Amino acid sequence: MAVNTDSTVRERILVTGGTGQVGSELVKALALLGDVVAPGRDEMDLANAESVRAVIRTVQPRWIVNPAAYTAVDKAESEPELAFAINAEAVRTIGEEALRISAGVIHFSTDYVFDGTGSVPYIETDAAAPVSVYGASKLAGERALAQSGAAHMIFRTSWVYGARGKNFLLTILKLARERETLRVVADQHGAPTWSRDLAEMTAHVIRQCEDGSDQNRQLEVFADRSGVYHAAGAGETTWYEFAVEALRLQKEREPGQKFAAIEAISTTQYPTPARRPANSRLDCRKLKDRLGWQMMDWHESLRKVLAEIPQ
Ligand SMILES: NC(=O)C1=CN([C@@H]2O[C@H](COP(=O)(O)OP(=O)(O)OC[C@H]3O[C@@H](n4cnc5c(N)ncnc54)[C@H](OP(=O)(O)O)[C@@H]3O)[C@@H](O)[C@H]2O)C=CC1
Ligand SMILES: Cc1cn([C@H]2C[C@H](O)[C@@H](COP(=O)(O)OP(=O)(O)O[C@H]3O[C@@H](C)C(=O)[C@@H](O)[C@H]3O)O2)c(=O)[nH]c1=O
Ligand SMILES: [Mg+2]
Repeated sequence: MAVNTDSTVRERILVTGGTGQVGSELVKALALLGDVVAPGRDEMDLANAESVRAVIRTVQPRWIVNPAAYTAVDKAESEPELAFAINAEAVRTIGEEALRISAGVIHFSTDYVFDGTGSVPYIETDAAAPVSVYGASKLAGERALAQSGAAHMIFRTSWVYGARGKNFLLTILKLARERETLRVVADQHGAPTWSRDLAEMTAHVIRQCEDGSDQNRQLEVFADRSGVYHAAGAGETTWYEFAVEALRLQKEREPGQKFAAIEAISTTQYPTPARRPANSRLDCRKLKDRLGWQMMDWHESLRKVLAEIPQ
């Protein structure tokens, strides 16, 4: 195989889960930085370690960005093996393969690694203690990646949403047109995070490592910054307040439309198979201080996201 030694050659960036909320934004945001390769589930099944290995060996990327995950929080309670295969074992394989080829890994994790006790935002070194299968599988993925020895960054985020995909905002907007009342939990505290903000943050981080460095130095810079970072929307709210604010703004956009009234309820009044943390707040100061990225306030992202949703 001919090896191109031209230093201006565009590096390959492997993005998993390109059909997902964060993945689809990453495919767009990272296209400016390199040749994005985004295999679908049919080409790279994360539940199958061999297919993950094979794709990485073929693509030989400089960066592996892994937003793919098993994200069905309630369903994971009855499918723990599959959740762990995708959220933990695949991440281990990605780490092992990245180490072999000196690729940097950017991975995403969740507020659900915490048990949600306390009422102050969690910092990266706080003890993780997941209360759901999903949270446990994501924590196992974090640990497997750290143990792999690959240069990596893990961005723990929360309550991801955007104008497309499956998320709380789109669910509420839909249900609010169909029903008279909606009941929404008001005792889980956290911050909605825009999928695009995460993608732009990722592009910023890669660009920062690439700026002015040759290829070997890039990975060194990245490796020096290896570790866990909290990356959630700025500010805080509850699911209830988020729903109320979303509908308030949507009413301004659609004055004639009737929307459901929203009733605040407690978590105990909304039984689900998986437990969810009451405190999902993530302190994002490390991201700002070490990587120079300030996440967007959720009020601002909400306005921008609503403006992108076709009426
Ligand atoms: N959504 C949220 O609220 C939050 C998400 N996170 C984390 O952020 C990251 C991005 O989440 P988000 O974008 O919302 O996730 P989505 O659920 O929107 O997307 C998940 C992606 O993973 C892919 N995927 C799932 N299983 C497999 C598999 N076996 N093989 C290949 N691909 C697979 C899906 O592909 P397909 O389209 O084929 O199903 C899809 O592209 C994840 O790591 C998640 O854990 C963290 C906090 C909050
Ligand atoms: C639709 C609906 C949800 N809820 C509650 C359930 C839950 O506590 C909360 C949010 O609902 P969701 O189904 O979006 O919750 P969930 O799927 O748990 O969202 C989580 O997804 C994973 C992937 C993460 O990593 C987390 O950060 C978080 O975003 O709102 C209501 O109270 N009323 C409603 O009508
Ligand atoms: Mg969900």
